[in-house]
Amino acid sequence: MLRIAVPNKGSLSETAAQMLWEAGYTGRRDPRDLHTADPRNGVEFFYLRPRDIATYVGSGALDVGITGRDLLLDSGSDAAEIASLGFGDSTFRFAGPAGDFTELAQLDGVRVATSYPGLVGGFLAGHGVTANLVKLDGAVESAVRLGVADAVADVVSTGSTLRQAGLEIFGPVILESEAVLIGSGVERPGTDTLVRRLQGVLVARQYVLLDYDVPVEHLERATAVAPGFESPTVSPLHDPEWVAVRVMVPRVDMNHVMDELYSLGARAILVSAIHAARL
Ligand SMILES: Nc1ncnc2c1ncn2[C@@H]1O[C@H](COP(=O)(O)OP(=O)(O)OP(=O)(O)O)[C@@H](O)[C@H]1O
Ligand SMILES: O=P(O)(O)OC[C@H]1O[C@H](OP(=O)(O)OP(=O)(O)O)[C@H](O)[C@@H]1O
Ligand SMILES: [Mg+2]
Repeated sequence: MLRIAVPNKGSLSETAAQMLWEAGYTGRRDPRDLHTADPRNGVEFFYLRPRDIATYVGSGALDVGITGRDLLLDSGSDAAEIASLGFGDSTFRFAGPAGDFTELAQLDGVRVATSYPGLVGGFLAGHGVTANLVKLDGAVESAVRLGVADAVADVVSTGSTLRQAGLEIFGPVILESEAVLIGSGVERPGTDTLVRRLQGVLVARQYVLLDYDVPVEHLERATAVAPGFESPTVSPLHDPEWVAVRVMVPRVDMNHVMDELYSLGARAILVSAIHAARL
């Protein structure tokens, strides 16, 4: 059985569980369960702290896992990214009291609070800066106000936590992070199926199916507007001057594409949701 690590708590846990469920796996029923088997799909789930998942996978104790790219890099584990999962996006940034810092070099000899010392230490070393890292478990934005650090390095999503603490972002982006599927490097049977299923969920979330009828003379221009994944499906209609076209379109572009197709002469433009996919 493929042994899969899943976040038990925190920002990534709910979406990770939802994605696995949409991919056809049976997850835990009780949110306090630490382990559950899904023999029908040949997998076992282990519910762990997202920060620890790279350690379990990197050591080979578990085969694959879902965690954040920032947590993977911070861990220094041998685990590697297999696929990105399209959620849990965040940016890792330096911040300090408004006006105090403008560039990275100013962190030399300064106290920087973070919960990600591996990630931040590696980044600073790569840029030739020697700061004194203050390791905290969370809520690092309070460290400056409370006097234990001069600056912080932390996850930024909306930026509202920083603003509330009177801090401003400065310096280069440390990392663009998102939820990722990681593996130990040794590919285990069943990993391919898991990856394809998760990618199917992403496609179903990110794309819609678009059907429309268009006069043959405008077909080339219409398929240029929405070229689809590989090539649009074109079917004859009873009227030989018209054809029916089916194509996948990114959900975010859907209305824009419908407007353009309509103005090209396409009619009966219909959008339907994709419930599952294997591409
Ligand atoms: N506000 C946020 N928005 C998006 N992603 C976030 C946010 N906070 C943390 N993450 C991502 O979630 C992962 C950290 O999850 P984790 O569960 O360890 O921390 P958490 O969500 O802060 O939970 P807690 O601090 O309660 O333990 C990282 O990959 C991080 O980039
Ligand atoms: O940019 P924002 O949208 O404000 O989000 C970023 C904040 O969210 C996370 O904190 P969390 O609530 O997980 O608390 P923690 O710092 O104790 O982990 C993260 O550590 C930042 O503090
Ligand atoms: Mg947190």
